[in-house]
Amino acid sequence: MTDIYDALVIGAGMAGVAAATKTASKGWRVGIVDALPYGGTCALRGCDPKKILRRGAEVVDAARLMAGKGIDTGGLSINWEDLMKHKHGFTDPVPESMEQDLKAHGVETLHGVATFTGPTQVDVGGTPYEAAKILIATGAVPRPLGFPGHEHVIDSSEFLNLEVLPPRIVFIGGGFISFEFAHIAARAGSAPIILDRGERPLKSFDADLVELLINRGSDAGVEVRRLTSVTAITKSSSGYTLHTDIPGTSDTSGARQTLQADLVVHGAGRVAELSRLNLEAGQIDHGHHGVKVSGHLQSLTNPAVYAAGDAADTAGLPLTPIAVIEAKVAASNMLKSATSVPDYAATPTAVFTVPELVRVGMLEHEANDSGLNIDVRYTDTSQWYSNYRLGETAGAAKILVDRDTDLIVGAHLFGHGYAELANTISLAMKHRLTTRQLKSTTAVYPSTGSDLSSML
Ligand SMILES: Cc1cc2nc3c(=O)[nH]c(=O)nc-3n(C[C@H](O)[C@H](O)[C@H](O)COP(=O)(O)OP(=O)(O)OC[C@H]3O[C@@H](n4cnc5c(N)ncnc54)[C@H](O)[C@@H]3O)c2cc1C
Ligand SMILES: NC(=O)c1ccc[n+]([C@@H]2O[C@H](COP(=O)([O-])OP(=O)(O)OC[C@H]3O[C@@H](n4cnc5c(N)ncnc54)[C@H](O)[C@@H]3O)[C@@H](O)[C@H]2O)c1
Repeated sequence: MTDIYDALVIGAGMAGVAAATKTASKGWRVGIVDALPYGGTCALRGCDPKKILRRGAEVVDAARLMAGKGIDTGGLSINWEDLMKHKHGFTDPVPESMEQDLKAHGVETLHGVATFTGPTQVDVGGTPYEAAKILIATGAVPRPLGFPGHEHVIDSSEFLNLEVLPPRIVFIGGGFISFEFAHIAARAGSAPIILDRGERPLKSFDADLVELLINRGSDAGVEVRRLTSVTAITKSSSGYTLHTDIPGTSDTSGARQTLQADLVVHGAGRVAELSRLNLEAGQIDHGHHGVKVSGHLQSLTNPAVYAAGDAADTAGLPLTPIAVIEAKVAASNMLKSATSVPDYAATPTAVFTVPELVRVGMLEHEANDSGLNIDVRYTDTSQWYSNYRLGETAGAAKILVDRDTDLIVGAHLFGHGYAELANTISLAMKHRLTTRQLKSTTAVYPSTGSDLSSML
């Protein structure tokens, strides 16, 4: 007999769990299904384990900055095996505790691959289910790489489970994943190289601050090669050979180069994971960026279906807080047959390198193109007390202020602890606090927060 739900949620990551809990708390009969152990990307294969490994890198980097300043770094190193155990101490209990929590909220938990068999019908491992509303929250997977030898490339999940970190690691793509992982690997004793096909890695971040990050990373052992596309990977007796193309310019002809690696890691972008859903049977329109939805997250072609998080084609970035916001809005709209839309304003985002690179709001060129009268407040913070104290010699802030309203429209920060500053700036932007109001707020001194006033 077919089980009938008020709502069936496909995917037990941040989006799916948030939506299932919310709809069940309103008395709906809710089922949730995942093909993998519960927890999704962020908790098991992304943000959280990544930042635990990054802690090892932070400690090593912090000690090295203090070498000759009272800290003896002789013998300092990361024990990768122990750091991994520390990570597993967090990740291993997640699936069980998450599933128990869902059950405690009255959600029925299912396991297996979900496949649509009709507009409101879903099959899980041969068992048919029917639901009045279905939320697709299936996340994203690494973008397929088309070149010969792509099967030798490991993905971010595999990197976060490596038992041994080899010396020569090449990252394909100059985005979030490659930079974060390369910064960890360098402090753990490897020699990482990031290859990006474009001229400018981390394109969605401030170009000036990205250059500072690349220079700081270089001092720590992270090499970045631009305009370099991988055309093939072959296995060799001592690891892998990467064949790359470097395009010519008006002055130079193109070049082909090879480089050797013990490990090649995918950091070339992610795409919505819709491959196993059989969306055609559900009459659900979709594209490369995910399930096509209206502003209120309802499928454009099947009114019973909603989508949220990395699997949804929305204006929201593929980030955890966005997945959660979208899931809550989708759940609320399903519950009330409403059409509220997610508020993406002033979403802060950080690349967790050491130190981190942060963005809130518009880039400088976007602010200029928008026709606003922008005051660009750039500060080199490298010599500030807060950096001196750490032995750090890199840091900067670029804050874009609308001269007419005194409101911040964009903020770009590179430095230790600046992700927390971005939270304050995001709050100010969302609630329309002027820089004058922000400067009149008293911060603990000395603290990273007390730097904000001077940055403004
Ligand atoms: C290495 C890495 C680091 C990251 N770091 C950060 C960070 O620091 N900060 C940040 O904000 N974001 C970060 N992100 C992005 C963040 O993890 C995602 O935006 C977020 O996890 C998306 O959540 P979601 O619920 O949409 O999808 P997911 O968490 O991916 O959950 C989707 C679930 O659906 C399941 N599924 C898929 N298809 C099916 C099917 N047909 N049937 C059943 N189940 C299915 C999957 O098994 C998965 O468990 C990172 C991502 C990666 C890869
Ligand atoms: N701290 C965080 O919030 C965080 C961390 C990791 C991942 N994420 C999320 O996961 C998503 C995916 O991360 P990502 O780092 O894989 O992608 P990304 O979109 O950040 O960067 C991909 C990069 O790879 C380059 N590229 C693509 N194909 C290439 C090729 N064949 N050869 C060389 N370069 C190539 C692109 O030009 C781009 O610079 C991010 O967009 C982000 O939303 C977030």
